[in-house]
Amino acid sequence: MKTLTLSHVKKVEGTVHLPGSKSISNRVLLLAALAKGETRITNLLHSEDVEHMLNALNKLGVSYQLSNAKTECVVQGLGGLFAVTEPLELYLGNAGTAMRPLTAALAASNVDVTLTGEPRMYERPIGHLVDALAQWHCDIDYLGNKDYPPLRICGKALTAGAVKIDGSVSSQFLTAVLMVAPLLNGDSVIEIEGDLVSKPYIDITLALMARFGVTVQNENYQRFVVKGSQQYQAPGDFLVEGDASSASYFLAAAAIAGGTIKVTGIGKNAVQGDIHFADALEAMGAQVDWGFDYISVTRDQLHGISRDYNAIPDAAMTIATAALFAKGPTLISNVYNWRVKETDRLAAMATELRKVGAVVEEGHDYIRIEPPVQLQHASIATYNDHRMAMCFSMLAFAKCGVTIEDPDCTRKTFPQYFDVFASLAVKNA
Ligand SMILES: O=C(O)C1=C[C@@H](OP(=O)(O)O)[C@@H](O)[C@H](O)C1
Ligand SMILES: C=C(OP(=O)(O)O)C(=O)O
Repeated sequence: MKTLTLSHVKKVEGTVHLPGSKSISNRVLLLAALAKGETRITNLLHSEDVEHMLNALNKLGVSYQLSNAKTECVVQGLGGLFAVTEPLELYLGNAGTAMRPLTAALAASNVDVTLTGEPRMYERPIGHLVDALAQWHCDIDYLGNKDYPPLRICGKALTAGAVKIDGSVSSQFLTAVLMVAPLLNGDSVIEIEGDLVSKPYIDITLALMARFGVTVQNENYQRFVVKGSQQYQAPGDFLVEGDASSASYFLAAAAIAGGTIKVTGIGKNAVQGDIHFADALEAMGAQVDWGFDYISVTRDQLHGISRDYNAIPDAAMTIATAALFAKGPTLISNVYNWRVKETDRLAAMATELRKVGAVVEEGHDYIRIEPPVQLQHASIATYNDHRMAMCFSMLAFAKCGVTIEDPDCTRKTFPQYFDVFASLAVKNA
């Protein structure tokens, strides 16, 4: 297995032009495919998750043209749902942002499609979404275990109307239902059961739907009213914001090591909830500066804090390794759904943090981290989880350095991560 050893970096400095947001890239591609007209996308993320969406759209008959190292894409919209006569298999890897929204869109389309993915995708639940679509009379079969992919979808015109959806495990299920609802032949009222997790991702969904001309009535994230028989309208040019989750590693790097790092492509008005990672870093003691198109962080003494991170589950993982450099304990709470992402992230994080000497308490939905007096070198398992690899790169700021196993797993959202990370180290500091 390939490994990457990072030796001690004393200081970082520089500006990172962030690659496009994964969440926005995959949403805009799907909406552009369904819309009437041409969408010209810039700063599209070029990574494995986006490749899965692009390949799926290609097989579904959507025509698009990629350029500029696949960061620009001109999509010719279908002006409605998909229609393909022969049966198809679409392989979606471990991309939740492809699997969930495509499931809903295909259930309402004239297609016979099997959705497959990596083994881990078959352990990530999708039952809440299928149960919601069943209330619109979809035809979806589980080909493996009940409530999990792979799925066979015999798409057809769905019967719009009232639908209840469990929001307690993933917001992606609600995102999927919201995105297809306007294209059904009738109005829908979507009601949330259980506490809705990862709420800011619903804001991204609603903001993008609005860019494509569709507004949704959001009643306090409990009830959503969507008019049916609508058509998405291509917005023309569309610039993808920088990826706020990817920004977290660079902002944390500045907070931990000496120096200042500025990330560009996101700023105070960004639509992604993960920009609020910077608020958490500030609460830990870092100095944060916000502009319209940048966030910059400068080091200061960090101290541990206790917070509910339900709204920013992805960026919260970065807090777990920043905690190793803070004074006192850090508590990351209300993150049960870490357990159903690329790996069981609560278990994986606890195991690997202990390897470097931290005292860790792992609960059902929380993790508490006490930094050791002295960090120790370890070979960090990454569980085919891009964020495990990127989070543990922070150990480069400890004297002992760190070894990252399978560093290429960052390809899911950030193939060039370790090159960008290396470019920020100040030589001879
Ligand atoms: O909608 C999205 O783009 C995402 C929603 C979040 O998932 P959950 O809603 O399952 O927490 C997040 O973890 C994922 O990386 C991207
Ligand atoms: C949970 C993640 O991915 P997905 O979109 O596959 O859910 C993630 O990127 O951290």
